[in-house]
Amino acid sequence: MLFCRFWNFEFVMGSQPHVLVIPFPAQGHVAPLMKLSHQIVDHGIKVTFVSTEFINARLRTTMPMNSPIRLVSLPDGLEPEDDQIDTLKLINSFQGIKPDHFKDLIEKINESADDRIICVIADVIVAWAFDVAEKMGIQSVAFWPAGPAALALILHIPKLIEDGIIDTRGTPIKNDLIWLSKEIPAWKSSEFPWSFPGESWMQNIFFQYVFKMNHSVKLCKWLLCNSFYELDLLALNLIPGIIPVGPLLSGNQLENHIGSFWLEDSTCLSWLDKQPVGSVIYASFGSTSTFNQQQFDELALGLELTGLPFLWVIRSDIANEAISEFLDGIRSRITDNGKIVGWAPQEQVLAHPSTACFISHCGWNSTLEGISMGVPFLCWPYFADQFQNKSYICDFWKVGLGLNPDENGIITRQEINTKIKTLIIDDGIKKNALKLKEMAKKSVTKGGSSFKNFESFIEQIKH
Ligand SMILES: O=c1ccn([C@@H]2O[C@H](COP(=O)(O)OP(=O)(O)O[C@H]3O[C@H](CO)[C@@H](O)[C@H](O)[C@H]3O)[C@@H](O)[C@H]2O)c(=O)[nH]1
Repeated sequence: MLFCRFWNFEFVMGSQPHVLVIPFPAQGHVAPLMKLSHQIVDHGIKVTFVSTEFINARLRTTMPMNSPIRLVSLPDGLEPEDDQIDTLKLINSFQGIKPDHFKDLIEKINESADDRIICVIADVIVAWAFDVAEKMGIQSVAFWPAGPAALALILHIPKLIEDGIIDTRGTPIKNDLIWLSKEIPAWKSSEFPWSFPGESWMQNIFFQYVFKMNHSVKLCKWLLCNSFYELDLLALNLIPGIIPVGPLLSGNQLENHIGSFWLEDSTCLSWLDKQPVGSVIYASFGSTSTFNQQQFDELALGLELTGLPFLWVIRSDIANEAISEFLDGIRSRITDNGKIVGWAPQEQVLAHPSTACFISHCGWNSTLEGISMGVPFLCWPYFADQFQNKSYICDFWKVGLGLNPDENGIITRQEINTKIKTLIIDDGIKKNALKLKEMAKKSVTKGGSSFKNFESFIEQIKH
């Protein structure tokens, strides 16, 4: 049977407008689309969130029972796993999804005249969703979860191939710096948004996805992104018709469990309450970054060297046996000075008065969340758009400092210690961070640029 999970779906009668939202199956993509979905629901529109079976199962474990978002899954052929999230498996399973299943889902919902889908909102990477919507005569909305500069470069791929800068697999042929505009940070050819250093299989898969985004952007009626004009007007200006509606934040929505794959350990909030104001180093590296043992050791020892309290997120899927043993050793030493959790309520941690700085991999969601809370960054990017986000943070917005790994990706404990100490006493960086925080807040407050964009978008899809 095609729709093995459709029985989970309640077809509620009523004349409420109804949209289907479909993310790419990765945490950094699901979370912002879930936040967007909540905002849409708040405007009286019904939202059905369509994900793979695996992601659907994860979301059901972390979302409250009374969530206004309906979850529906498409078959992905994966067995549910405990706490292990294998990114490659997720991406492969997504390639196995049949667009016909999505089409059948829409047809099934549309059987009820009062429940018809008014539009499909899809991650711009999910190219087939735009084909299906177009064939069915349904208007579509593309959503880009990362920074506008990365999207501008991706939409430039055909020209990069034509100019012989990259080959058709996305591999750089020339080592030039790419300037899409002289006013925004240049791209290094080793740091394109589809770059996964040392993991060419990942790069190949990802490049094929992003290459198809040019097609999606042509088919969609609206192109939304998680940014705001005041943050990055110059990059936004490079993308015709883009509508920034960010920063998308959980805010007060539903105890903040907005689209997490892991359960949040909220004990870190009471721990933060006990720390002095502006004293805590928060270290968190998103949903996919991994460490080797040496990187891990240096970070742990660097944090210890600072003598400052720290809160460190170590996901269960990166704590292998060797790391677990090391962690036990650290835990017994750090006692009250540090706390390690598997997954934190990140927005609340960043907003907490005790938090002084954020050691981050510079994923776009973490970048926007740190900016929205006015927290200075210590940047440790790993792959994809994170390098460019680091350039923005350190050189363009000047709200952080970068770490400099050696050729093996190792950052020494001494560098970590010194940079943290420099960062937390840098008044210029703190001032810039607070200025951006104010701008971010203004943009989503009544009358602000993203607020108006979102309201206008909602009005348009309703009519
Ligand atoms: O303990 C934690 C750690 C993270 N988060 C949340 O998880 C999300 C992580 O997103 P992001 O910071 O963007 O990191 P990734 O999960 O690594 O995101 C992927 O997707 C992003 C958007 O496309 C890209 O910018 C990144 O490079 C890519 O790795 C954020 O909303 C965080 O608030 C938590 O809630 N608790």
